[in-house]
Amino acid sequence: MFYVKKILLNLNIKFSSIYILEYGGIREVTEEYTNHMKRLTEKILGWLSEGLGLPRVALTQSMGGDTAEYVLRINFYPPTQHSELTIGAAAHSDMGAIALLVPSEVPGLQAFKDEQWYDLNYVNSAVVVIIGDQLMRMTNGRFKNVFHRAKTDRERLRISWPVFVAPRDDMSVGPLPELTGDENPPKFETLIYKDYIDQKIKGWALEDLPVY
Ligand SMILES: O=C(O)CCC(=O)C(=O)O
Ligand SMILES: [Fe+2]
Repeated sequence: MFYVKKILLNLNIKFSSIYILEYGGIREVTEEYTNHMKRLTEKILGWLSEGLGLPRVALTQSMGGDTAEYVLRINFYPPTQHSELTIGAAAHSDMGAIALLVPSEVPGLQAFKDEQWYDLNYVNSAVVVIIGDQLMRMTNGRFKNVFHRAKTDRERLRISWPVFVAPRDDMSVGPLPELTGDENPPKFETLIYKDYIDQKIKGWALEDLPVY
């Protein structure tokens, strides 16, 4: 377990420092970017809550309100000659609740639906919204997590900037009582978020360890 976490940490540090060296000013840019993403996340969670017939603040609050964690990851995919054989980010669903991603103009992100992979087209100024495991668990499956992966490009460097929103590690997360009942029993166990992460990582075989 520790070993896996260490690999993930090292990769993030390595890629982030390349970015800092190349572009500088990372703190200001990151803070501003994350602030915008936080506002947008709360708006989107508000719309999703209303779509479920819940008060606008329901999903944000179920994630701990202002204690929810926002993590910006910078994925750095160097060009690879044999891009068809090189996986950038292996197929996975995100562990947290929701992720917002400003897509790179270098294509590569794919989503799995109806037993096949679809390329996500780049749309200038669009934001990709990825439903993660916790939003699926909280809504008792009304919103589904999405399996996705990223390919590398043959010639161009690809960088992506997802912001992940997740409950605090010690929060209990499970189907909201408002969304369950006799007709609709809970489909997921309520778990402390950290225990959920540990369980999920333990289930990964080393050979299909996601590269992120
Ligand atoms: O690079 C991308 O487009 C997706 C990255 C991703 O799925 C992730 O970091 O969880
Ligand atoms: Fe992801």
